[in-house]
Amino acid sequence: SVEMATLMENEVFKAFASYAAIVTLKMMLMGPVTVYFRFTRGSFSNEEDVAKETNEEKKKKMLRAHPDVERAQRCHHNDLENIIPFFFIGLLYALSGPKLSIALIHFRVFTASRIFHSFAYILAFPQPSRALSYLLGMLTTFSMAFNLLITVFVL
Ligand SMILES: N[C@@H](CCC(=O)N[C@@H](CS)C(=O)NCC(=O)O)C(=O)O
Repeated sequence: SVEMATLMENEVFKAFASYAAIVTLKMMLMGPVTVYFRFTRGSFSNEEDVAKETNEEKKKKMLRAHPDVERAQRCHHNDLENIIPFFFIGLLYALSGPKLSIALIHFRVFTASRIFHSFAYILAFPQPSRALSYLLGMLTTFSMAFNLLITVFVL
């Protein structure tokens, strides 16, 4: 539509769309990462997933949880807790008319911190690396929320 095309001519909105797509795809990638660990570690969670295995003893082992699979799931879960809020706050912030340079700092810092967080989680970097990347992402979203609210606050 004309409105959508006009919005996509807005530099801040284009930047938001770009970084939002990157972090959403990064989050979606945690699914395939979990599948990779399921197959390489031989750890499944449903009876039908191991139906081909005829040896009952092996079947039982394949239905046991594996720490690497659970780690990938926690990483995916943490992305949901942080990237969904970034999407909603970031969208509203982008529409509130911020300066492009300031908006870009927010989008880039958030994206970099979440990419780092995934590496820190999956590869088990020593703490506080993961905690700090989580905190930085969180602060970025809070800063966008604060800027949004001081611009558009109506109760
Ligand atoms: N739901 C999170 C809330 C706090 C949080 O997100 N902490 C960061 C930095 S320590 C984290 O990576 N938590 C690990 C996780 O969510 O599995 C938790 O249970 O830890």
